[in-house]
Amino acid sequence: MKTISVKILDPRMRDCLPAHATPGSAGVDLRASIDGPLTIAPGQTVLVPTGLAIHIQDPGYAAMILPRSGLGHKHGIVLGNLVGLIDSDYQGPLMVSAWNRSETPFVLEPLDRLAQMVIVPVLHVQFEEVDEFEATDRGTGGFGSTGKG
Ligand SMILES: O=c1ccn([C@H]2C[C@H](O)[C@@H](COP(=O)(O)OP(=O)(O)OP(=O)(O)O)O2)c(=O)[nH]1
Ligand SMILES: [Mg+2]
Repeated sequence: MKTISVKILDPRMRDCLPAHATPGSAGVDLRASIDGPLTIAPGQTVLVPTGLAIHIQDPGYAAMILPRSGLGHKHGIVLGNLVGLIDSDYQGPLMVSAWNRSETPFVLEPLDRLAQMVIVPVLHVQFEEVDEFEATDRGTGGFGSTGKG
C-alpha cells in the first residue's frame, strides 16, 4: 500500500477520508464539499470542490478522476472533462467537474460521493526523431482498418 499526503481543506472530510471501499476496489470515492444542496441543471457543468488537496509527489504516479458508474448510468452525472488527470506535482484543491448530461435536474447533497479517483503508474518518456519506423503488421492502419465484426 502506497501512502499519499493529503491536506484536509474541509474539516467534514476528516471523518470520511477517501479509502478503498473493498480490498479489491480500484478507486476511492471523492465527496462533494458543498454547504447545501446543489442543483445541477440538465446540460450544466459545475466545478465541485472535494475539500481535499493531495500531493502525489512521486512522478512515477498520477491520479485519474473517473465517473461513478451508478451516477453516470442512472442519473447522467459524468465529468465535464470526461477524465480528470491529477499531476504528481499538483498541490491545489482537488476539484471535480460535474456535468449533468441528462434531461433531468440532479440534486447533489453535501458530502455525496460524486466521483472516484484511481492512482496509476506513469512513464516519463523522451522523443527521438527517426526517418523510418521498424515495420509492423499494422503499419499505418487504424480507425477500423481491421474490420467491424
Ligand atoms: O478533474 C480535475 C482535473 C485537474 N485537476 C487539477 C489537478 C491537475 O494536476 C491540474 C491541471 O490539470 P490539467 O493538466 O488536466 O489541466 P490544464 O488545463 O492543462 O491546466 P494546467 O495548464 O494547469 O496544466 O488541475 C483537478 O483538480 N481536477
Ligand atoms: Mg496541463
